Amino acid sequence: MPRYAQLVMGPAGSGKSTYCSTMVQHAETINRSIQVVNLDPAAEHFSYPVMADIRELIEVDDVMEDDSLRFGPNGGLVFCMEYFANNFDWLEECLGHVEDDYILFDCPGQIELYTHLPVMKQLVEQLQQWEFRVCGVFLVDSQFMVESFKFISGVMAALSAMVSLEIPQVNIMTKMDLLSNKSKKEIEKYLDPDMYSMMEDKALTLRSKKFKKLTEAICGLIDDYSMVRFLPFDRTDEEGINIVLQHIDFSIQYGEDLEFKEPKESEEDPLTNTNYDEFFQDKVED
Ligand SMILES: Nc1nc2c(ncn2[C@@H]2O[C@H](COP(=O)(O)OP(=O)(O)OP(=O)(O)O)[C@@H](O)[C@H]2O)c(=O)[nH]1
Ligand SMILES: [Mg+2]
Repeated sequence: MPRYAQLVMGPAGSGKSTYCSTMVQHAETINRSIQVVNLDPAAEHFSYPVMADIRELIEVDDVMEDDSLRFGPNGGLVFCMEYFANNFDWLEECLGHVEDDYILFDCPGQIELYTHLPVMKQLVEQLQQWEFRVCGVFLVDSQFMVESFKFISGVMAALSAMVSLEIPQVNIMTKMDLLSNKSKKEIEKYLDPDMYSMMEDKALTLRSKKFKKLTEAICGLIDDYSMVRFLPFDRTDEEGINIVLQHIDFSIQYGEDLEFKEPKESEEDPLTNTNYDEFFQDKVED
């Protein structure tokens, strides 16, 4: 039986830890169990109960204070994550082997972890070996996305994580509750973006020809592959949170096995079908 994981990623301050605690609370209200692992070695506060905390393995402050290493905060974080990648047995011990577990991994905010360092990819591969179905959840702060150019840079960050991790990914715009009504309207068009029309809107305002060409090329690429779209996330809206959770569950087929166990309504008289073992076996293998 598989286990399920969400890798909660995104730039610093995009709302990853808040997303995790919101999901834990939401799970309680719908009678489900979701647990969280903190993977940020520099985390100071989060308001969810942790199943495991990377700071028990290694902490950024200790690395920075070490005279032989002398790292700053970012180099220190990379060091910690590489140390973590060499010590996955620590994580294995913390996670145990409980079937059907559903775990959120609250990741650090340094974007280079998802774009060109191998650590997160190694983590994904390790989780898959432990029979986790992993979904990437990439968060971007909606406040930075009310203009096309900022939006494109958010899209590119999400896309590079998606391409480098090679797992299903759900992209989310966080902090929707902070937007004014005008900004909410503005942002609606970005949720299911038709990149070409957006490009036309803004084309006249661009001064540099080269910049315009580059923007056109990027928009064209993203539109052609229709790979990036965003779901809104407002932590005060239970219904919206549920929709986000459903999208993620669907991408990792959570609940599929539960549904498969339901007896099907057969047109045949059930009493004539005496080989019940074969009947249920077929359903599981479908
Ligand atoms: N109003 C509102 N505030 C939010 C929301 N999500 C996050 N915040 C606030 O944004 C700030 C950063 O949120 P965090 O959840 O710590 O962000 P993070 O991505 O975990 O940050 P790092 O771990 O430092 O990268 C906090 O002050 C949160 O209270 C939201 O949906 N609505
Ligand atoms: Mg955090």
